[in-house]
Amino acid sequence: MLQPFTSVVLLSFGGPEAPEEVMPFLRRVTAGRGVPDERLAEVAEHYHHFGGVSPINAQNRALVDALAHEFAARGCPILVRLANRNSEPYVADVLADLAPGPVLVLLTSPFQSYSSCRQYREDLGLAATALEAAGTPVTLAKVPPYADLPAFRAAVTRLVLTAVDAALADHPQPDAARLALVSVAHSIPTVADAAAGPASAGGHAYSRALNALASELAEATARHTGRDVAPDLAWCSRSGPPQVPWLEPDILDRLDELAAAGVDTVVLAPIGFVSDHMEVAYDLDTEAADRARELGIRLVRAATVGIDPEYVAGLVDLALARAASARGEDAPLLAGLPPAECPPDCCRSQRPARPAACATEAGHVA
Ligand SMILES: CC1=C(CCC(=O)O)c2cc3nc(cc4[nH]c(cc5[nH]c(cc1n2)c(C)c5CCC(=O)O)c(CCC(=O)O)c4C)C(CCC(=O)O)=C3C
Ligand SMILES: [Fe+2]
Repeated sequence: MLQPFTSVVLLSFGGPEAPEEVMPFLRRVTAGRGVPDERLAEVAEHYHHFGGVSPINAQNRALVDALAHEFAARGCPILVRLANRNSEPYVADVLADLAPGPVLVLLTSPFQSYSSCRQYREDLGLAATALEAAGTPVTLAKVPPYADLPAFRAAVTRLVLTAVDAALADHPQPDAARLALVSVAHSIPTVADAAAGPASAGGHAYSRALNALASELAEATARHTGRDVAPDLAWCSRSGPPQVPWLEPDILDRLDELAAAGVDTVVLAPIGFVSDHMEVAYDLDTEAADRARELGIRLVRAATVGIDPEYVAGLVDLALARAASARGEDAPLLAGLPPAECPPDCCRSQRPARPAACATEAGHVA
């Protein structure tokens, strides 16, 4: 059962679903962020390439339905709603509907960093503060970062091995294939990675978790194929001014290097993305696919976890465990994960600190 929670919110980034929504969405995402106009125009083109529609919202609506079904199938039906930071339904409106809660929040990123965790908590904090001021406070809790959730890792691994099988089956001489497995995640500024996770843990929680998963996938692929498969992690979707260092190598540069080293078959594992976003549709399936074609590389992208049943069941287990811990009961599943509430120094950004929800002490909002 999900007691004490009265609803579950899937909190995501949001995206445009019509051409006229593209620029307002991009302005909202980058407000006060110094992203150059040329970069905005370039990113707008990625969206217009797909009729102004990002796949992200439809994917999240499908996940909301899948979660609601799974909760009901476990005998604990509960209201599950989508909320977004940067497009409708906006998080402030959704929380206003669900107040006083308590509301259990599930972020659509399993990884710790400012952009993938704290920024979401800040937007929750802003909404909660406004509701408090209006005399209709809401109580919030969230599930912990879930990169180490066994069901997530198992689902990712299975989808990668499926792609590996497909790539080799497509090779004219599978035994002669020069195969590489490249895991890919969204790049972030190196200073943001240095500040990722609790400061007491030394930072770099983002790149560490992604490197660990990439290594595990390389091992699984080696076992599955009987080949040597090196751990390999590249990054995509870099933005911001060129003089600011971001995590590297970029996936396009990595493909160049692999081609030069004689690799002819690449499986891309989009491990930084839990569903198909514009980054996956454009940066990987369009740009990286074009580059691979130019280089004569056979490229197969593994599916994102999306609404994979094992993954959905894992998220439901995680929510049930979080509810048990909120009731003061044992929740063994949480033992292998970071705390659900973040310390005040978690994922600090260089921007002025904003109060963030789901924090342990100072900075506590709800
Ligand atoms: C780590 C990370 C995730 C993964 C975690 C998560 O899933 O949240 C993520 C997700 C997403 N990022 C997205 C879109 C954008 N991100 C931008 C900009 C940035 N992202 C950053 C990082 C991340 N971003 C950073 C450090 C910036 C620059 C500074 C800033 O502005 O904070 C910009 C501005 C233009 C540009 O500079 O590219 C856009 C349009 C979409 C929606 C896609 C769709 O519509 O399908 C999604 C899911
Ligand atoms: Fe982003």
